[in-house]
Order: sequence, then C-alpha cells, then structure tokens
Amino acid sequence: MYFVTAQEMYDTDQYAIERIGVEGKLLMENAGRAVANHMELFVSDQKRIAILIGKGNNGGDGFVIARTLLQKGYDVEVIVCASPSEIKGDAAYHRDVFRNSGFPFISYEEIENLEHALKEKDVVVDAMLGIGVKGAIRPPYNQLISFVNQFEGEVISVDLPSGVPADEGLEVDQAVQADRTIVIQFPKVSAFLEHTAAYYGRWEVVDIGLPSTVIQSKKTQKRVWKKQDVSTTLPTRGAFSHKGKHGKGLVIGGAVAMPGSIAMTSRAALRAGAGLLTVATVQENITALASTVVEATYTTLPSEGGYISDIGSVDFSYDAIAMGMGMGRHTGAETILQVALEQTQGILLIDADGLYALKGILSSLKGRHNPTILTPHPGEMATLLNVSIPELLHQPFAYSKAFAEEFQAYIVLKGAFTIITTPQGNQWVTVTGNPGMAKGGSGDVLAGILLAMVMQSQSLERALCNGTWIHGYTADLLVQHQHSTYDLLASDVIEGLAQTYRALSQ
Ligand SMILES: NC(=O)C1=CN([C@@H]2O[C@H](COP(=O)(O)OP(=O)(O)OC[C@H]3O[C@@H](n4cnc5c(N)ncnc54)[C@H](OP(=O)(O)O)[C@@H]3O)[C@@H](O)[C@H]2O)[C@@H](O)CC1
Ligand SMILES: [K+]
Repeated sequence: MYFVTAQEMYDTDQYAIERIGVEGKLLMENAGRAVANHMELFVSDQKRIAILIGKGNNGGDGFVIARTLLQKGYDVEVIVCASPSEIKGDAAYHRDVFRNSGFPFISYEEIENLEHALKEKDVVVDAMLGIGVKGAIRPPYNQLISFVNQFEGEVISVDLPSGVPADEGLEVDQAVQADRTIVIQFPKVSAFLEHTAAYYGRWEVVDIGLPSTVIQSKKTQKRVWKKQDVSTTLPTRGAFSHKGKHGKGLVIGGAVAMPGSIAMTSRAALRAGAGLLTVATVQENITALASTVVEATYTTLPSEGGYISDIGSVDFSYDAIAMGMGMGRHTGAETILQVALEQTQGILLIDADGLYALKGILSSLKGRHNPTILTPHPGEMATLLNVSIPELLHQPFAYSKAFAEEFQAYIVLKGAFTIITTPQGNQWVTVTGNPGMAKGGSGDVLAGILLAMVMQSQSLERALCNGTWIHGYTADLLVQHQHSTYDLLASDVIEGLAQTYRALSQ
C-alpha cells in the first residue's frame, strides 16, 4: 500500500480530474460516501452525532458524510466552523446539495455554548482541516480543536486529525486527538512519524477510486509492508531443499565482556532459516557460545584488551555477513571494519558497534560492489548523520533517503515505525512491534533475522521488509498470548519465531 505527501495527494487528485475526467465533485461524493459507509460498520444509528465542518475540501467531505448518514436515518447535527459564504468550489457545491436535500446546518457562531452542545453528543466527526493545513492554527479552529479534545465521546477524524500536517518536517501546533481516523485513499506520511502518529488513534483507509498512476510514475515510492505482502513474498522451502540452498552466513562480533549479542544474533539467524552459520569471535568466548548455539561452527579471532584485534584469518566468501554486534566501541574497530568492507564478497550487514566504527570511514561504502545494509536505531543513525535524535525523528524518511542514496546502502532505521530504504531511494515502513521490544538485545535479534532473510531467494528489499515485519509481528503475538510488554525479552522473540512462521504458512 502506498503512502503519500500532501503534494502527491493533490497531484493524484489533479490527474484524476484533468487526465481521467472524473470531476472533483464526484471525488468528494465518493470520499464522503466511503467514509459514511465505513462509519456504519462501527457507529450505531442510536448515537447522537455532531459533524464539524471546515471551509476547505475536508469540510466538503463532511457535508457528503452528513447527507449520507442522515439519509441512512442517523441523528446528525452539522456545525459549520466558518461563515457558510466562505466555503468555495466543490465544497460549496456539496453544501448546496446538502441544503437542497432539505437538511439543516448551523454556524458555530450561532451556538451559544458549543462546548456544552458537544456534551450532548456521543460522536464527533472532525471534518475541519485535512491535508491543506498550514502553520499555526488560527481561530476559530484553535478553540474548536480544544473543545473536541475535551469531548468525552468518540472522536472520528476525516482523512487526518485536524491540525496534523500530512508531511514530515513540520511542527504540530494544535491538533485533534482522534480515537479513530478514516483515511482517504492513501495514508499520509504523518501516520508513520513518532510525533504525529498518536493523534490518528486507530486508523483505516477507505478507497474512493483514485488511481495510483501518479504515485507509480514518480522516481521513488513509499509503501507500507503488510502481512499480505509477507505471505505472498516469503520464499517457500521446497521438499528437496538442502542446507546449502538457504545460504552460508557469517556473524562477526562479540568481545570478552559481551558474548550475549552474537549469541542472540546467531540463534535468531538459525531460527529464522539460515542454512549454515559460522560465528567469528574472540577465542575467550567460543566455549561458552558453542554450548549455547550448538548448530553453528566457529572461527577463533585474536583479542587485545578484550576486543577483536584482527580479522585477517576470516574467510570472507560467505553469501552474507553480519558484523558489529557486541563488538565494543574501541579504537581498533574501524580498522577491522575496513577489512570487512573491502573483503566481503557477498552482502554485508553492519549493526550496533559496527555502525560507530563506520562513522569515520563512511566514504568506503561508496566503493563497494556488493550490497551493504546498515541497521541503525535512531541514536546510531543520528550519530552517522551528525544531527540530533529529535531532528532525525522529525523527518526520518527524508534523512534515510538522502543517506541511502548518497552512500549507496540499504538502511533499516529501527523504531516504532521501521523504515527500510534502498540505495535507489524507495522506502517501506513496517508497523509491527510493541514497546516490549525496547530492550537490550532486540537489535541483535533483528540483525540475525535479517541475515537469514537476505540469504533466501528473494530481492534484498523484500528480505529486509519481511525480516523487520516478522520480528515485530512475533513480539506482537508473544504479548498477546504468553508475555506482557514488561517481561518480554529479546530472546523470547527468537523462540517465538516458530509461531510466526506457522501462522504465515496457514
Ligand atoms: N485527492 C485529494 O486531494 C482529495 C481531497 N479530499 C479532501 O480534501 C482535503 C483537502 O482539502 P483542501 O485542500 O481544501 O484543504 P483542507 O485540509 O480542507 O484545509 C484548507 C482550509 O483550511 C484552512 N487552513 C489551513 N491552515 C489553517 C490553519 N493553520 N488555521 C486555520 N485554518 C487553516 C484554509 O484556510 P485559508 O488558508 O484558505 O484561509 C482552508 O480553508 C483532504 O484532506 C480530503 O479530506 C477529498 O474530498 C477528495 C480527494
Ligand atoms: K479532519
């Protein structure tokens, strides 16, 4: 499923009107009807509904929603948040159709105590501001938004909660806190940003028949990766498959004080389907590791001060290598990473301490002939970019895209919304996962799952999308059934992979 900026939505609208010949009025009719029909699924006709209508096209949708619900027998009061004469274009057309159908509306100015009037209702439909919102919220919307936010019944926003911009990189001045948002045709970028997503409440998309042509014609696209995408793309394992067919992987990492990280990465890779796995780590850790990860083979590396000191003895002819987990932040790390960047013949995934070592030699990425995958959390990504974490999270799509394109790497920016970006600039977001995963070891497990995924026969972007989706979904299944977000451990997710694979194969 594509998701879009405000401009991409307007371009799509224009294309439908000018090139396909569907009138704007008809699109608005479709939008309002689709929203009203969707509401019918969860709002009973016994509820008292107020619809707040702004003067732009979001308000135009509101008039169609109101007419459709009234025709279905709902109890609806329509409150226009502007002087009705300020309404223009398609919205004015639907205001007139509404009025000509014999339905009344009232201006907010005519209501003596709007806050009190809302208290009589069970549901408020917020059709005040949509993708056209700009800058600080002006009267009367600022006051109306605060009334809506004090309302105790259900708040349903149309397209997006009023006051929330569609795009990244923008401040939220004041916005409706919706319980539910019914999104028109394509989700907007702000549904996947940490500072704006919560305003949407739970959201669903309704189809109004707009084509994806404009979005598909852009040089790059943004898409949501969903369960159906995983089910249809995850490679199946044939009856005659053998271990060599599912990839030979190598994990390089660990330090004397940190054997846990690579243990988790390795076990996750094996559980996620890696065919053959080798672990290269400091000699002091091998005995302990070999008893925890019995299915792997081992390469002993020399250490100095507890850290890996040399990886010259490593055979780099693996299908994929994951490097950096538990490696420690030490001065020699950059040199050994440089060796891996030069020698790796297959895919190289760099995680955790490997990303810190990478900072000083970033330009080496540009010279690689084989794919590089970086899997930073926001702190690691902000360090690589020399920006603060809040700056990064304000526009994570733009930062990831610029970085991936400049350094020709695949970027998996981890978070509540994990963003996968290809070197060409295409982006996917996965929305599985829960706060139980904000614990040590989570990243190590993801690195292992991704290592296994990129060795299966699927494109790299699909492998990364499937891996991040599976990681989050497994944690979701675990907190639904056996665990809570308090006690869930990263290693539980490794054991939980079995449930996810079984669920996907049913
Ligand atoms: N594909 C599509 O495009 C389709 C779009 N559709 C629908 O149209 C919506 C977009 O409509 P839109 O462009 O008219 O913008 P919208 O969100 O109603 O707001 C504009 C109004 O807000 C006002 N305003 C702005 N900022 C403000 C502020 N800070 N504080 C106060 N006021 C502010 C601004 O006032 P002005 O600046 O003009 O004085 C103007 O009056 C979209 O979300 C969807 O619901 C569907 O019907 C069909 C397909
Ligand atoms: K709205």
